[in-house]
Amino acid sequence: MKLENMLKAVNAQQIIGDTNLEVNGIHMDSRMVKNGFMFVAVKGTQADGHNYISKAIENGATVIVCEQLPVHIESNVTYVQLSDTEEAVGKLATTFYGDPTSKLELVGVTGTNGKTTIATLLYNMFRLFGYKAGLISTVCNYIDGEAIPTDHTTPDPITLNQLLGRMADEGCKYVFMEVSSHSVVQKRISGLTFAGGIFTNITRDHLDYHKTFENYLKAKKAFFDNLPKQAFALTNLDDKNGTVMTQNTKAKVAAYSLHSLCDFKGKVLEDSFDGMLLDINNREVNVQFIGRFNASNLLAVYGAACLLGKRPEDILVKLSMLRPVSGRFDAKRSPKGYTAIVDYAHTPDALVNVLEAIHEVLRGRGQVITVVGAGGNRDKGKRPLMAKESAQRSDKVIITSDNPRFEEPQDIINDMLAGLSKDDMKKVISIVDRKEAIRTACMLAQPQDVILIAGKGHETYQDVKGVKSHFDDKEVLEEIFKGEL
Ligand SMILES: CC(=O)N[C@H]1[C@@H](OP(=O)(O)OP(=O)(O)OC[C@H]2O[C@@H](n3ccc(=O)[nH]c3=O)[C@H](O)[C@@H]2O)O[C@H](CO)[C@@H](O)[C@@H]1O[C@H](C)C(=O)N[C@@H](C)C(=O)N[C@H](CCC(=O)O)C(=O)O
Ligand SMILES: Nc1ncnc2c1ncn2[C@@H]1O[C@H](COP(=O)(O)OP(=O)(O)OP(=O)(O)O)[C@@H](O)[C@H]1O
Ligand SMILES: N[C@H](CCC[C@H](N)C(=O)O)C(=O)O
Ligand SMILES: [Mg+2]
Repeated sequence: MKLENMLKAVNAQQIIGDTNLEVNGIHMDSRMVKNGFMFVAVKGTQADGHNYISKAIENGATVIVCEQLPVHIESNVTYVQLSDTEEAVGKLATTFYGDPTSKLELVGVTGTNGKTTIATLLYNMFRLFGYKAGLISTVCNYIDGEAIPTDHTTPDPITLNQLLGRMADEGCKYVFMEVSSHSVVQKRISGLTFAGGIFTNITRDHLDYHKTFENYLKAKKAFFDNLPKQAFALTNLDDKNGTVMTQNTKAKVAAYSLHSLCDFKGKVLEDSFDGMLLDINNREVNVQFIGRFNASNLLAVYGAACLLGKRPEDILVKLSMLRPVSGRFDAKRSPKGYTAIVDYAHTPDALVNVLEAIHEVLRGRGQVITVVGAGGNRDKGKRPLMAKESAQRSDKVIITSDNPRFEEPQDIINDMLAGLSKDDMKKVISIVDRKEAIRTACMLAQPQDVILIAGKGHETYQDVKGVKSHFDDKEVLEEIFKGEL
């Protein structure tokens, strides 16, 4: 694409060099730059992209977009100076990849918990409706049926726009994506036009990054503040910040709730370990999901599908066909007769929700054994709370490792144990080795009991000191179940 056409997307303060040249690619990482590329220098949390301008030119960059011009100007390179490169990179990338969101309907989901679930269920539902669809999520990205592995919830702006560009080229009509708070602050979504935004809930998480809850809330809210007026903003009235989220948006506001009268009102009529019977806007539907929080997620899915123009009766048929997302309340019955649930709950709030959902269905007919750890190099404040909430809602707790990353596993466990009272401690043991911890839980479990294995859900690795070794909670369980036969 011609540079002069790309530059229409941004407000350049100064341009040095030729703008009538062909740009072959765009990147914000000098190491990924190839011949004829545009390199956008962005100030990050660890490094400053401006320090890599000469590296990018060595790798073939012919256009440099920056906030400060380097001292030495190369004669065969075009320099574009502007005030905010972090904001510009998304706009330039989306222009380069053919403005994909003008060709498809993009719906973003934000909130502390439930993003992957809602985005994935919408993607599955719209494929059931017969559309080509895309998904951008923590677990995996999909261009219709094609899986593209990911290591972010919301990818960097280059990867994101490249994906959206391919989705548009391959005829996807709808794309559902998770919008993490990091991606809003880092403007990874800059330049995209959303057809709708969905808010799930907000509780503490990521305070290592945002520092205060207010900043975290502002990050989520900024997503709604910036939605266009043609879009919908679907919020959860059951969250105490639900109305705050959409109070300054230009978009059409709609709401869902399990308690208050609103556009999309639901109620749990019956529940078991096989599923729930829900009432949604006075129509009954059987779903294959467990737990009130999933009833809330399904209401968001229902609401978004209505706002995208689908008929309520058709949506309910599809809703009843949907299955849980991998590693989200993934329940399996063991040969010994207990139930083991693998779930991605990795915040205090998610643990409360998932344990209460288990108790609602178990109704005291068995014990609950929880295996849980907390990630290293992430919000330390959540650790004691995760242990406390687990202990208060379980008969036994085994505290173990999640992804220790660059921390000592035992230090993380100690941070968790610090949240427990003397009484709580009586039902808690700690085992650093996660496999051993799961084995112990299975050995302790009696028929009718429920084991919750929390924190890693779909993950297929354990990250220890920067090395990701294969580890899969579900595989460990399968191996143990085989031994029980
Ligand atoms: C803290 C954080 O979010 N960091 C993200 C951020 O990186 P950064 O600002 O630290 O980048 P940096 O290392 O300071 O480098 C600055 C610039 O110099 C460039 N550079 C750097 C080195 C070099 O040799 N050449 C070069 O050009 C970099 O490409 C970058 O453009 O921008 C990068 C590109 O978008 C992200 O990949 C990176 O994610 C890191 C790896 C990360 O772990 N992020 C997590 C916390 C995250 O984003 N999580 C959220 C939410 C998860 C959830 O759902 O709960 C997510 O959306 O995944
Ligand atoms: N609506 C909800 N309210 C509270 N907890 C939920 C809700 N939906 C799911 N959970 C819990 O949170 C866990 C994570 O769910 P999910 O992966 O859908 O969230 P997410 O927002 O995508 O998380 P992440 O920020 O890690 O990407 C689930 O395993 C479940 O325990
Ligand atoms: N996207 C979240 C997931 C945490 C999952 C948990 N298994 C961990 O590694 O801490 C994060 O990066 O904080
Ligand atoms: Mg997610």
